[in-house]
Amino acid sequence: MIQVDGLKKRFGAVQALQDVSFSAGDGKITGLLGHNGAGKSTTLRILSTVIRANEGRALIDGHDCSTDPLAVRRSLGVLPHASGLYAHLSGRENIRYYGELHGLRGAELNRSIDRLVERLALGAVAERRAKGYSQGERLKVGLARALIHRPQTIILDEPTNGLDVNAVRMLRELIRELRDSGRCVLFSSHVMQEVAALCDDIVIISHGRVVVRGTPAEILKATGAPDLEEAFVRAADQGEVA
Ligand SMILES: Nc1ncnc2c1ncn2[C@@H]1O[C@H](COP(=O)(O)OP(=O)(O)OP(=O)(O)O)[C@@H](O)[C@H]1O
Repeated sequence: MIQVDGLKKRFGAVQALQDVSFSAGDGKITGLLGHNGAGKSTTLRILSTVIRANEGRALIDGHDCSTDPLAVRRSLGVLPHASGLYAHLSGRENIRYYGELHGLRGAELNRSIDRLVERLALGAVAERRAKGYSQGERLKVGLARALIHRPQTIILDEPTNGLDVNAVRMLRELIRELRDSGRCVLFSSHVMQEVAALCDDIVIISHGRVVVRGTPAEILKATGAPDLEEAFVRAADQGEVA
Protein backbone atom coordinates (compact mmCIF):
# COMPACT_ATOMS: atom_id res chain seq x y z
CA MET A 1 0.00 0.00 0.00
CA ILE A 2 1.15 3.51 -0.82
CA GLN A 3 0.17 6.58 1.21
CA VAL A 4 1.30 10.00 0.05
CA ASP A 5 0.48 13.16 1.96
CA GLY A 6 1.28 16.74 0.93
CA LEU A 7 4.46 16.09 -1.07
CA LYS A 8 6.37 19.13 -2.26
CA LYS A 9 9.58 19.06 -4.28
CA ARG A 10 11.66 21.89 -5.73
CA PHE A 11 14.59 21.62 -8.19
CA GLY A 12 16.26 25.05 -8.10
CA ALA A 13 13.74 27.46 -9.59
CA VAL A 14 11.33 24.68 -10.62
CA GLN A 15 8.57 23.72 -8.18
CA ALA A 16 8.05 20.20 -9.58
CA LEU A 17 5.54 19.12 -6.89
CA GLN A 18 3.27 21.64 -5.18
CA ASP A 19 0.90 19.35 -3.32
CA VAL A 20 0.62 15.64 -4.05
CA SER A 21 -1.58 13.45 -1.84
CA PHE A 22 -3.16 10.11 -2.71
CA SER A 23 -3.21 6.47 -1.68
CA ALA A 24 -2.92 3.27 -3.69
CA GLY A 25 -4.35 0.10 -2.16
CA ASP A 26 -3.35 -3.56 -2.11
CA GLY A 27 -5.10 -5.72 -4.71
CA LYS A 28 -5.57 -2.65 -6.89
CA ILE A 29 -4.03 -1.14 -9.99
CA THR A 30 -3.67 2.61 -9.60
CA GLY A 31 -2.78 4.87 -12.53
CA LEU A 32 -0.88 8.11 -12.03
CA LEU A 33 -1.88 10.18 -15.02
CA GLY A 34 -0.60 13.55 -16.19
CA HIS A 35 0.77 15.50 -19.14
CA ASN A 36 4.51 15.73 -19.79
CA GLY A 37 6.16 17.60 -16.94
CA ALA A 38 3.18 17.21 -14.57
CA GLY A 39 5.32 15.64 -11.85
CA LYS A 40 4.74 11.91 -12.28
CA SER A 41 8.38 10.81 -12.41
CA THR A 42 9.30 13.12 -9.54
CA THR A 43 6.56 11.53 -7.39
CA LEU A 44 7.67 8.01 -8.33
CA ARG A 45 11.33 8.83 -7.69
CA ILE A 46 10.45 10.04 -4.18
CA LEU A 47 8.49 6.81 -3.57
CA SER A 48 11.44 4.79 -4.90
CA THR A 49 13.75 6.60 -2.40
CA VAL A 50 15.96 7.95 -5.21
CA ILE A 51 15.27 11.55 -4.17
CA ARG A 52 13.74 13.17 -1.07
CA ALA A 53 10.74 15.43 -0.87
CA ASN A 54 11.19 18.91 0.61
CA GLU A 55 7.91 18.55 2.49
CA GLY A 56 5.21 15.96 3.07
CA ARG A 57 5.25 12.25 3.78
CA ALA A 58 5.31 9.10 1.65
CA LEU A 59 4.79 5.62 3.11
CA ILE A 60 5.24 2.27 1.35
CA ASP A 61 3.62 -0.57 3.28
CA GLY A 62 3.89 1.62 6.38
CA HIS A 63 7.60 2.43 5.92
CA ASP A 64 8.60 6.07 5.57
CA CYS A 65 10.48 6.83 2.33
CA SER A 66 12.66 9.48 3.90
CA THR A 67 13.42 7.99 7.33
CA ASP A 68 13.43 4.26 6.51
CA PRO A 69 14.51 3.89 2.86
CA LEU A 70 15.99 0.40 3.33
CA ALA A 71 12.68 -1.02 4.59
CA VAL A 72 10.93 0.72 1.68
CA ARG A 73 13.29 -0.89 -0.84
CA ARG A 74 12.62 -4.34 0.61
CA SER A 75 8.88 -3.85 0.09
CA LEU A 76 9.11 -2.26 -3.30
CA GLY A 77 9.78 -3.36 -6.89
CA VAL A 78 10.53 -0.54 -9.32
CA LEU A 79 10.62 -0.36 -13.09
CA PRO A 80 12.24 3.03 -13.67
CA HIS A 81 11.77 5.31 -16.69
CA ALA A 82 15.08 4.24 -18.21
CA SER A 83 15.57 0.51 -17.68
CA GLY A 84 18.97 0.98 -16.01
CA LEU A 85 20.15 -2.51 -16.98
CA TYR A 86 23.90 -3.19 -16.89
CA ALA A 87 24.80 -3.43 -20.59
CA HIS A 88 27.74 -5.81 -20.16
CA LEU A 89 25.77 -8.32 -18.05
CA SER A 90 23.35 -10.87 -19.48
CA GLY A 91 19.66 -10.65 -18.64
CA ARG A 92 20.04 -13.47 -16.13
CA GLU A 93 23.07 -11.79 -14.52
CA ASN A 94 21.17 -8.51 -14.25
CA ILE A 95 18.30 -10.27 -12.48
CA ARG A 96 20.71 -12.24 -10.26
CA TYR A 97 22.58 -9.10 -9.22
CA TYR A 98 19.36 -7.50 -7.96
CA GLY A 99 18.33 -10.71 -6.24
CA GLU A 100 21.66 -10.75 -4.39
CA LEU A 101 21.24 -7.11 -3.39
CA HIS A 102 17.98 -8.21 -1.77
CA GLY A 103 19.78 -10.97 0.13
CA LEU A 104 18.63 -13.92 -1.99
CA ARG A 105 21.20 -16.69 -2.46
CA GLY A 106 21.71 -20.25 -3.73
CA ALA A 107 18.84 -22.51 -4.75
CA GLU A 108 16.16 -20.02 -3.68
CA LEU A 109 17.62 -17.33 -5.96
CA ASN A 110 18.05 -19.78 -8.86
CA ARG A 111 14.43 -20.90 -8.53
CA SER A 112 13.20 -17.30 -8.46
CA ILE A 113 15.22 -16.40 -11.58
CA ASP A 114 14.00 -19.51 -13.45
CA ARG A 115 10.40 -18.74 -12.49
CA LEU A 116 10.62 -15.19 -13.88
CA VAL A 117 12.56 -16.21 -17.02
CA GLU A 118 9.77 -18.68 -17.73
CA ARG A 119 6.86 -16.37 -16.82
CA LEU A 120 8.22 -13.58 -18.98
CA ALA A 121 9.11 -15.99 -21.81
CA LEU A 122 12.64 -14.61 -21.89
CA GLY A 123 14.17 -17.79 -23.36
CA ALA A 124 17.56 -17.20 -25.01
CA VAL A 125 17.32 -13.45 -24.35
CA ALA A 126 18.13 -14.16 -20.68
CA GLU A 127 21.55 -15.51 -21.70
CA ARG A 128 22.46 -12.55 -23.97
CA ARG A 129 24.14 -9.34 -22.86
CA ALA A 130 21.70 -6.50 -22.26
CA LYS A 131 23.61 -4.33 -24.74
CA GLY A 132 21.58 -4.45 -27.95
CA TYR A 133 18.29 -5.53 -26.34
CA SER A 134 15.12 -4.32 -28.03
CA GLN A 135 12.68 -2.15 -26.02
CA GLY A 136 10.50 -5.18 -25.33
CA GLU A 137 13.45 -7.27 -24.18
CA ARG A 138 14.63 -4.48 -21.89
CA LEU A 139 11.14 -4.23 -20.43
CA LYS A 140 10.94 -7.95 -19.68
CA VAL A 141 14.33 -8.13 -17.99
CA GLY A 142 13.57 -4.89 -16.13
CA LEU A 143 10.33 -6.42 -14.86
CA ALA A 144 12.06 -9.62 -13.78
CA ARG A 145 14.63 -7.53 -11.93
CA ALA A 146 11.89 -5.50 -10.23
CA LEU A 147 10.00 -8.63 -9.12
CA ILE A 148 12.88 -10.90 -8.07
CA HIS A 149 12.33 -10.37 -4.31
CA ARG A 150 8.51 -10.75 -4.56
CA PRO A 151 7.73 -7.18 -3.50
CA GLN A 152 4.32 -6.29 -2.10
CA THR A 153 4.23 -2.95 -3.91
CA ILE A 154 5.24 -2.38 -7.52
CA ILE A 155 5.91 0.96 -9.24
CA LEU A 156 6.22 1.25 -13.02
CA ASP A 157 7.23 4.57 -14.62
CA GLU A 158 5.62 4.90 -18.08
CA PRO A 159 6.16 1.19 -18.76
CA THR A 160 4.44 1.04 -22.16
CA ASN A 161 6.51 3.79 -23.82
CA GLY A 162 7.77 2.56 -27.19
CA LEU A 163 6.32 -0.95 -26.89
CA ASP A 164 4.52 -2.86 -29.62
CA VAL A 165 1.03 -4.25 -29.11
CA ASN A 166 2.22 -7.73 -28.04
CA ALA A 167 4.54 -6.33 -25.40
CA VAL A 168 1.76 -4.05 -24.10
CA ARG A 169 -0.57 -7.06 -23.83
CA MET A 170 2.02 -9.10 -21.99
CA LEU A 171 2.59 -6.22 -19.59
CA ARG A 172 -1.13 -5.73 -18.94
CA GLU A 173 -1.57 -9.43 -18.23
CA LEU A 174 1.32 -9.40 -15.77
CA ILE A 175 0.03 -6.26 -14.03
CA ARG A 176 -3.41 -7.88 -13.63
CA GLU A 177 -1.81 -11.05 -12.27
CA LEU A 178 0.08 -8.99 -9.69
CA ARG A 179 -3.13 -7.19 -8.69
CA ASP A 180 -5.02 -10.48 -8.41
CA SER A 181 -2.35 -11.84 -6.08
CA GLY A 182 -3.03 -8.91 -3.72
CA ARG A 183 -0.14 -6.64 -4.73
CA CYS A 184 -0.36 -2.87 -4.92
CA VAL A 185 0.54 -1.70 -8.44
CA LEU A 186 1.10 1.98 -9.29
CA PHE A 187 1.99 2.97 -12.81
CA SER A 188 2.35 6.30 -14.56
CA SER A 189 1.22 7.28 -18.01
CA HIS A 190 0.24 10.31 -20.04
CA VAL A 191 -2.26 8.28 -22.07
CA MET A 192 -5.77 8.15 -20.61
CA GLN A 193 -6.91 5.20 -22.77
CA GLU A 194 -4.11 3.11 -21.40
CA VAL A 195 -4.95 3.95 -17.81
CA ALA A 196 -8.67 3.43 -18.43
CA ALA A 197 -8.03 -0.05 -19.85
CA LEU A 198 -6.27 -1.26 -16.76
CA CYS A 199 -6.81 0.77 -13.62
CA ASP A 200 -9.13 0.36 -10.66
CA ASP A 201 -8.22 3.83 -9.42
CA ILE A 202 -6.86 6.89 -11.20
CA VAL A 203 -4.93 9.85 -9.80
CA ILE A 204 -4.68 12.82 -12.17
CA ILE A 205 -1.78 15.14 -11.56
CA SER A 206 -1.30 18.54 -13.21
CA HIS A 207 1.43 21.12 -12.59
CA GLY A 208 2.59 19.28 -9.51
CA ARG A 209 -0.85 18.95 -7.90
CA VAL A 210 -3.37 16.12 -7.67
CA VAL A 211 -6.46 17.57 -9.32
CA VAL A 212 -8.80 14.54 -9.29
CA ARG A 213 -8.62 11.01 -7.93
CA GLY A 214 -11.00 8.07 -7.67
CA THR A 215 -12.42 5.19 -9.66
CA PRO A 216 -13.11 5.86 -13.36
CA ALA A 217 -16.83 6.30 -12.50
CA GLU A 218 -16.04 8.75 -9.67
CA ILE A 219 -13.77 10.76 -11.98
CA LEU A 220 -16.48 11.03 -14.64
CA LYS A 221 -18.88 12.27 -11.96
CA ALA A 222 -16.43 14.75 -10.44
CA THR A 223 -15.51 16.31 -13.80
CA GLY A 224 -18.96 16.03 -15.40
CA ALA A 225 -17.23 14.71 -18.55
CA PRO A 226 -18.88 12.26 -20.99
CA ASP A 227 -15.77 10.06 -21.20
CA LEU A 228 -12.45 9.60 -19.45
CA GLU A 229 -10.38 11.32 -22.11
CA GLU A 230 -12.47 14.47 -21.77
CA ALA A 231 -12.31 14.07 -17.97
CA PHE A 232 -8.52 14.06 -18.18
CA VAL A 233 -8.44 17.20 -20.34
CA ARG A 234 -10.88 19.01 -18.02
CA ALA A 235 -9.03 17.96 -14.88
CA ALA A 236 -5.64 18.94 -16.32
CA ASP A 237 -7.03 22.35 -17.39
CA GLN A 238 -8.35 22.82 -13.89
CA GLY A 239 -4.79 22.31 -12.60
CA GLU A 240 -3.52 24.90 -15.06
CA VAL A 241 -6.00 27.46 -13.74
CA ALA A 242 -4.98 26.68 -10.15
N1 LIG B 1 16.47 16.97 -11.70
C1 LIG B 1 15.71 17.98 -12.10
N2 LIG B 1 16.20 19.24 -12.20
C2 LIG B 1 15.41 20.28 -12.59
N3 LIG B 1 14.11 20.15 -12.92
C3 LIG B 1 13.58 18.92 -12.85
C4 LIG B 1 14.33 17.77 -12.44
N4 LIG B 1 13.51 16.69 -12.48
C5 LIG B 1 12.31 17.14 -12.88
N5 LIG B 1 12.34 18.47 -13.10
C6 LIG B 1 11.21 19.32 -13.54
O1 LIG B 1 10.11 19.03 -12.72
C7 LIG B 1 8.90 19.02 -13.47
C8 LIG B 1 8.20 17.67 -13.34
O2 LIG B 1 8.99 16.70 -14.00
P1 LIG B 1 8.62 15.14 -14.04
O3 LIG B 1 9.76 14.46 -14.71
O4 LIG B 1 8.26 14.70 -12.68
O5 LIG B 1 7.34 15.15 -14.97
P2 LIG B 1 6.56 13.91 -15.64
O6 LIG B 1 5.12 14.10 -15.30
O7 LIG B 1 7.19 12.63 -15.24
O8 LIG B 1 6.79 14.20 -17.18
P3 LIG B 1 7.03 13.18 -18.44
O9 LIG B 1 5.71 12.57 -18.76
O10 LIG B 1 7.48 14.15 -19.51
O11 LIG B 1 8.09 12.21 -18.05
C9 LIG B 1 9.31 19.37 -14.90
O12 LIG B 1 9.12 20.76 -15.08
C10 LIG B 1 10.78 19.00 -14.95
O13 LIG B 1 11.47 19.78 -15.91
